[in-house]
Amino acid sequence: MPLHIRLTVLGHGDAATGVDVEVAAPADTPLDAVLGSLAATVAPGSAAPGSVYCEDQRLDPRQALLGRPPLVDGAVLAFHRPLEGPGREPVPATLLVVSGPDAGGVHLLRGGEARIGRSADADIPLNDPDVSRVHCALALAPDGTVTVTDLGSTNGTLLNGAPVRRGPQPVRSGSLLRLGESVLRVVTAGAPEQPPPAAPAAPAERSARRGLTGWALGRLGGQEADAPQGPAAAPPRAEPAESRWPDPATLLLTALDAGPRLWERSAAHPDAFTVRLGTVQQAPGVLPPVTVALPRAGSLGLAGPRERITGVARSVLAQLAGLHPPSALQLVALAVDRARDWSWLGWLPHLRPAAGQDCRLLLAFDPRQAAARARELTELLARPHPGRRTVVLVDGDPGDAQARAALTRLAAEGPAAGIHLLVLGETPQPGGLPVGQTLAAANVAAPLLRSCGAVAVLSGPVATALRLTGPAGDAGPTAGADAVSPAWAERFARALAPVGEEVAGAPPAPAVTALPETCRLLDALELSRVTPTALRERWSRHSGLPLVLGTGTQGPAALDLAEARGPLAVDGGAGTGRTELLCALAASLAAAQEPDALSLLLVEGSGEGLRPCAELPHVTSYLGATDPVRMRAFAQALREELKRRAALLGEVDFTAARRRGGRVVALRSAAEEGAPAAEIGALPWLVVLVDDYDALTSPALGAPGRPAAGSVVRALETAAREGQRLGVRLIAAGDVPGAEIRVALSGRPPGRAELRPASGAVTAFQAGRVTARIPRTSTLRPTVSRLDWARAGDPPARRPVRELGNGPTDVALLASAAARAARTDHAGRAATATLV
Ligand SMILES: Nc1ncnc2c1ncn2[C@@H]1O[C@H](COP(=O)(O)OP(=O)(O)OP(=O)(O)O)[C@@H](O)[C@H]1O
Repeated sequence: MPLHIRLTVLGHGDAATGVDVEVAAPADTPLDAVLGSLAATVAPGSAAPGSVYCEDQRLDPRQALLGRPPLVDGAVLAFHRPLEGPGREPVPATLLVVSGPDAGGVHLLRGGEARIGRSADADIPLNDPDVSRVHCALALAPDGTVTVTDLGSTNGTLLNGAPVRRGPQPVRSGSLLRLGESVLRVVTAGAPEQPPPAAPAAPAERSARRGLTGWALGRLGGQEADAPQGPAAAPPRAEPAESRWPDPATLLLTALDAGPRLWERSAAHPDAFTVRLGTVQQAPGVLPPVTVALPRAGSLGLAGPRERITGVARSVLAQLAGLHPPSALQLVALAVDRARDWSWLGWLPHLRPAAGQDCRLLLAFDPRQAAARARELTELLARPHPGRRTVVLVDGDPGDAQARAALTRLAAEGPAAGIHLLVLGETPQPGGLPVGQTLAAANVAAPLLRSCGAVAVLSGPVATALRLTGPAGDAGPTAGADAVSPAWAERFARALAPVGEEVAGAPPAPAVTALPETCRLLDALELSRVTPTALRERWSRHSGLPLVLGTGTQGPAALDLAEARGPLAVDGGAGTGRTELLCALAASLAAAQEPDALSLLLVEGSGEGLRPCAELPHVTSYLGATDPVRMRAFAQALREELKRRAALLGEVDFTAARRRGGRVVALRSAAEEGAPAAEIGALPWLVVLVDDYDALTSPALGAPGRPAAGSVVRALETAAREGQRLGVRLIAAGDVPGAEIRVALSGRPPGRAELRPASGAVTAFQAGRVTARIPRTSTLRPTVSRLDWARAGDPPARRPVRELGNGPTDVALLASAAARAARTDHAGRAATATLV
């Protein structure tokens, strides 16, 4: 399968205007192969650059492979000169902004004095309205001691609750500094109770902000907010309540280092889906967090001026994404015309459509996308994902009446199905309103707030004070809200973009990707070049009946038909791809077992759709629905075959016997431990494929096979009922009785389907094709395209697949290779008897 990675390329000239691109290429393509296209995409007409860097590391384009570190999803490439990196030396001290309106900053102190203040000229700028332009200074002495001095600030500086005077005061590791509404924690590497910084790190100097963050600030048009730096020091040891809900700075470090806390919360975790909104300044040195448990609250609202509520929403979404794996959390954003504020979410793996949604990312920045997301969420109400919750950001009106109605329904019924809304209620004033008035104004702007079990209201003179209201909110004192900047969010989300679930200790799973628009079955089978040798190798490997149906979001969609306890039914309307899927299933089975070990019977209810598979050497009978005499003979032969099997096997279950007894020979004594094996004859698996069953049960008036269709149906019913134990399986398009596994084709695009086993999770997949003549090279050429975040919620671009009018189909290639493989395999062995 080709690999898709998203990169940001900083080209010539102004490094602040990077271009996000998507590269599709076969795995392990060297950067060299796409460098020219990358340059031309960033600046039309320009050639491949002489030197290329990934952040501060120079790359050799012939050696650096796409998809391998550092060229992973979310990486930033710079042409001609490196981006300034964090440096490699250990850092003596770190300053973490752990709470407040501009939280999340991680500043690495290397020595000398660092001035903190609201001014853009401060060494550590803090976007907090209650902080003075130049507020206080931290000094790091050569012996590692840290001191703080207040520089005449209006609101003063508190060190562990006590006012800091003008003269320098020593700061012990772990101390909390309070400036305005911001709380900062100082961590020194030398302090015995602190773990050493994990390095590499950057100095807290203005020049350091020319790195990714400086660039990110420029492109986001954000204020000169606090600049997160990293990867960096280990987080400080905190109070239990604080560490239970990590502060934004600790969260950023966790994401940058893929630390042990990353994705620590599955659905069963006691703190799953509980988010921290801010902290209460209580006793000196203690910061009790204010939290909301989404499962209890249902939905969460944020009310207040836009700048403040978007900052808190970023912090809430980052916590959810940092602590919960994509297998436990799906994120969706409905923010019409607000791509600029929320496109950073697109880097998070939690927004990839893992349940077959027809879009590139679960984002909605226009009314059409909002309508599509609302439809998908409404469908989820009826069929919730077991063990996975969905959090939906709702920012503004969706711009579509049906989407509006769907959101109202989701607010009421969603929580019971694991769907929680995060509703932004924007008030017009920049602040200064009391809690009640802020809430009233927000309710007018966002009526959905009324359905939220908890609403965090940001009020006070500069709207940094947070109060929880609503039945499920932890009623408590006014807290300082935790908000993070757009640059912080961008850095955080990029750090998670390439992370696979196994990093966090979960069972290994390939990265979740969107479903492709088409899938070549032979690629999904890893038989891109189908040769007799490759087939013989596969045949020797398999014992059951492994079926590969196509490509899912996490690799091939597959099941073992040997394990199935009833027929497999393929449902879908005309033209959805049922016949093609049956052909793919026949091909998939033929690739799994040699003809001696598996017989396929193809039965047409109407038409001749299965004919391309008749060439497979496994096919012992191909029955059209036009000749009553042949149809009756077939029904009779199938019934007799069932009887023969029952007589041969006696009490023995075919499945168990075959597992013990090799490829084609069943053993009477299979169930008896240690008993001598008794050979009872050649008995291959028998799989009957029917297209379609409904046309046989109610044949069209005047259909030539009509008089005999009933006898075929009765024989098939017997096979479905009694064949199970006898090594007989039935696969049919249509409503076959007793179906245990269902495949539902939606047909949008053709071959798009869901696998629905009787028990277990539903898997969305794109069915594999075998009868088309697809130029195989078309999937192998690397392509580079500009990423337009506003369009990320659209269905993936469907390039019409050019089908060549000549040349063999994949099923023909497979049939020819299988025939040659069987012939070679057979030298010296008796030919198999034709069963039916
Ligand atoms: N897996 C697939 N990938 C891409 N295209 C497909 C796929 N399956 C089917 N198609 C396209 O859809 C068309 C209809 O497919 P198919 O004949 O299998 O549908 P059907 O459900 O059997 O419909 P009908 O019963 O009307 O024949 C095919 O001609 C093919 O172009």
